[in-house]
This record gives sequence, C-alpha cells and structure tokens, in this order.
Amino acid sequence: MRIHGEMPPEKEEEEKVKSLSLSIQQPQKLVVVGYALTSKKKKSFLQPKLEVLARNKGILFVAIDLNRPLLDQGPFDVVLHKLLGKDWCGAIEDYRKKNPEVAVLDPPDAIEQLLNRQSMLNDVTNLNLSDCYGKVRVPRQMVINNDPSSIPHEVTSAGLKLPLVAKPLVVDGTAKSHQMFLAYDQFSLSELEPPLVLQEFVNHGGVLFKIYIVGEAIKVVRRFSLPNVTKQELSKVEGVFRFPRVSSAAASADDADLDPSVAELPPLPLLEKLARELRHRLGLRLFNVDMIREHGTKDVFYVIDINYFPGYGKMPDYEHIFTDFLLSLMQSKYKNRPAQ
Ligand SMILES: Nc1ncnc2c1ncn2[C@@H]1O[C@H](COP(=O)(O)OP(=O)(O)OP(=O)(O)O)[C@@H](O)[C@H]1O
Ligand SMILES: O=P(O)(O)O[C@H]1[C@H](OP(=O)(O)O)[C@@H](OP(=O)(O)O)[C@@H](O)[C@@H](O)[C@@H]1OP(=O)(O)O
Ligand SMILES: [Mg+2]
Ligand SMILES: [Mg+2]
Repeated sequence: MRIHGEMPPEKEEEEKVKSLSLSIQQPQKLVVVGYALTSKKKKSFLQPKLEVLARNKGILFVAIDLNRPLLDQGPFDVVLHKLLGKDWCGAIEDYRKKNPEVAVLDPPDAIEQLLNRQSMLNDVTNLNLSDCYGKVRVPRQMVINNDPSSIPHEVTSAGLKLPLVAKPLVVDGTAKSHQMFLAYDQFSLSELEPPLVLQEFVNHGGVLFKIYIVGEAIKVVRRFSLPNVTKQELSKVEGVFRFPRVSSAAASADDADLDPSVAELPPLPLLEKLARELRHRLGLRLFNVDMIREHGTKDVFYVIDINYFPGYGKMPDYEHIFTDFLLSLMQSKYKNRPAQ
C-alpha cells in the first residue's frame, strides 16, 4: 500500500535524475582563496592533503603574484597571507578597502600587535576569565630598548624575579627573532643585545600547551618545554644561556609518559572562553597561543606567546578544520548579504 502523497517509483527515479542533472548544470560556485605566503610556509601549509580535500569541497587555492598589483588579481573570495613589510601591508589595506566583500585573513593592523612582544600579551592581561575553570595570567615582564649596561639596575628596580627569559622584542619571522636566553642572574644580561623583553620564567614541569585557533575551532596539543629551575640551581648557577626551540613540533609530548598533573590539558571551557575573547580583542581568526600551567597548581595558567598564522600543517586534522572554516566564511558572507 502506498501512503497518500507518495510518488510512484518510476516518478521518483525521474525526479532524482532531474535533480542530478540540475546539479550538474549548475555546479556549486568555487570558493577562490588567493594566498601570499613565503615558500617555507607554502610548503608546510599547502600540503597535498589540504589541496585535495579543498578541491573536493569546491575550494581552490590560487597563488598571488607579488610582481603584479594585488588589485588587478582575482577575483578572490578569501585572501590568506603571512608576509611582512610596509609595501605588502599597504597593498593589503588598499585591497581591503576596495574589496570589502573579500575575507582578508587577517587585517595587517591586527597582526601588528603580535609582531612585538611588548604588545603581544596586552589583551591577555586585560581579560577577565574569573570563575571560568581557572586563572589565566601573563608573566611579569619589562622591555629593554637600549644600553645593556643598565639592565641589572632596571631589573632590580622593577622587582623582576630570577630566572628570566630574554626574548627578542620584535617578531619578524627570522631565526633571530626566536633566539631565546635563560638568565640566572641580572648581571649577565648585559651581554645581550637589546631590544629585548625580559620575562619571568614560570616553572611548569616541562610541558607546554599549544592552542591552535582557526576561526571558531580550537585544537590543543602538548609540546615539551624547558624543565623547572629549582631554588638550589638558581642559587648555584650564574650566567645567561641560549636555549634552542624547545617547543617545536619535533618536541610533541602527546604520546609521552608524563606526570598526569603536569600533562592534563587545560579545561576546554577555559580554552573556549580564552579563544573567543582573544579572537574578538585581537581581531584575528588565525593564531595560536602558548600556555603553561604553573607547577604545583591545578588551574593557574600563563600565556607566554601568541603567534599569527602558525604552523597549522602540524595541527591534527588541519585539512578538515581549515576547509570547514573557509566554507563557514562563505556561509556568513551570504547570510549577511542584503536580500536582492
Ligand atoms: N615565561 C616563561 N616561562 C617558562 N618558559 C618559557 C617562558 N617563556 C618562554 N618559555 C619557553 O621558551 C619557549 C620559547 O619562548 P616563546 O614561545 O616566547 O618563543 P617563540 O620563538 O616566539 O616561540 P614560537 O616558535 O612558538 O613562535 C617556550 O615555548 C617555552 O618552552
Ligand atoms: O615553521 P613552523 O611550521 O614551525 O611554524 C612556526 C611559524 O613559522 P612559519 O610561519 O615560518 O611557518 C612561526 O612564525 P614566525 O613567528 O617565525 O613568523 C611561529 O608562528 C611559530 O609559532 C610556528 O610554530 P608552531 O607554533 O606552529 O609550532
Ligand atoms: Mg612559542
Ligand atoms: Mg612565537
């Protein structure tokens, strides 16, 4: 017996073919993503698994030609970029003004805050995440702009506690801007070359959490980091020591046999709130946050670094997360468009 209103089987097939041919005649509009990345970044980000999945979802990545005016290229639905320099920032700003319907990831003035370690963590300092499953702080820090001989005095009068991490003030993508030092006494700091940020070292049991943010999506991974510095060690050791990129991807701590109180991931509601707040305050959609848990506590966290458009190629499932994000940008674009 057929229920009233149901289609006869032959009619049903006819309808299926009709709708299939309709979808063939009117293929989904391609989402065109123009990208301007260094060759290193292109290699790590635009992996075949991302390009293939993107193509299957109707997303096409097109290289922006840096030798031609940006305004003459496209049309693009999204522009993805991580390049520095006044000329490039000017070109992107101009492009944004003239193409307000294009999603530019992200605006140069918003990225700029992260290119200087003095301004980088400002928005975290101003956050109020109280009663949200934990506390999120920023280590005390000071900036040294010139005259290294004044460092010992400045550190003492600012009341900063040793040991200190000395970080290059400017983050410009060079290896030098990632050259870190750990200082056990304030006098040895005079050996270093300003401009620098001196930041209090926070013991955290040697494990760091990297929180990757892609629009509204969050992914957190564990990485190895610097071990604790004991009071005894601090009283015995003097000097400033350069240390390598301890928290690089090769230092993944996700499968390691770790002390559970150190390895336990920060609570998800806390990370969600932090990511949401930072996304709004920074005005960025693509960044990651390095976070550590103060050793001996369960819920006191410190943000020590924020990076624009980090190494997403190392983020588990990045190809799915990124393509979903690009499609979501299109959905909000069409949703917000006034009815014609
Ligand atoms: N205040 C701190 N307390 C404890 N450890 C720290 C602190 N600051 C930095 N570190 C350690 O030094 C590493 C490098 O510092 P930071 O993340 O600021 O440098 P970076 O070069 O910007 O890193 P990235 O490669 O993530 O951009 C951190 O991953 C962490 O292991
Ligand atoms: O090169 P990687 O893949 O490690 O990515 C790193 C990225 O370099 P890239 O943008 O040239 O790729 C760095 O950018 P710059 O500060 O040097 O501009 C910075 O964001 C790191 O935090 C990233 O490492 P992650 O935080 O993801 O571990
Ligand atoms: Mg870092
Ligand atoms: Mg960094």
